[in-house]
Amino acid sequence: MNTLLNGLKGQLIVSCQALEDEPLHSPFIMSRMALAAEQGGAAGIRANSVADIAAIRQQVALPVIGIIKRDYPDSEVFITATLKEVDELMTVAPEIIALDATARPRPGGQSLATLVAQIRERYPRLVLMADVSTLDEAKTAEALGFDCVGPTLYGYTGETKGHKLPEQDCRFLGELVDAVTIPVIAEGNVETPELAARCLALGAHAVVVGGAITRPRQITERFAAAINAHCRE
Ligand SMILES: CC(=O)N[C@H](C=O)[C@@H](O)[C@H](O)[C@H](O)COP(=O)(O)O
Repeated sequence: MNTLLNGLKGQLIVSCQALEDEPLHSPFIMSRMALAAEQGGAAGIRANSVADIAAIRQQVALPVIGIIKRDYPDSEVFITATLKEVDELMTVAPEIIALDATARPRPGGQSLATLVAQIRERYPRLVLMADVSTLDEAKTAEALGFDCVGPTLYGYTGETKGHKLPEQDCRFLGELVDAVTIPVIAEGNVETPELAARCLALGAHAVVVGGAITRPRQITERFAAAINAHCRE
């Protein structure tokens, strides 16, 4: 197995992301989030945009899973959708780049296979993570030579809408672990430390936790909802 991925085995990766419509949108704030994550025991950071990754690099020495979220008019694919985003990311050289590897049509009608071939030719040593939503997509990603795979988009595509990774004791994660031989990095709605540990027990190689650690608005909403539900009883 790749040395970098080997170093992440059994570890926590913290996703530090805040989009333009979020109150913490700021490379400086994301860099401090990453520092807090490092001090708290994270072994890696997942981050969106060149600006955020550049700022994070100033604060922490942890490996970074880099992505660029960008909307395209002709496609629902938005996580590192084309070679353009990969080229941009490589200006700050994240150790891993994650790409949307769903079966949905890609911008310009490009196939995932063509994109992966282009990336491999230009950046042969780059570690690639496939963000998928189904078992078939995970198997395709493995066949295309991705180094690792995550259920990042489970519940976020038309086909999987309404689902969440934690449902039925993370059944989908277990199936994913059985379906491929490359490392599976659990990601998406891992909302508690217990759930993160459960993902590893189910065979995940590592766990990415985002909102439960780095999105205070989302955390507040969960507390507020629980308190409101209690008041209605
Ligand atoms: C679907 C999508 O756009 N996921 C994004 C992928 O990078 C992020 O917005 C998530 O925060 C990340 O996957 C971690 O997940 P969670 O924040 O649920 O722990």
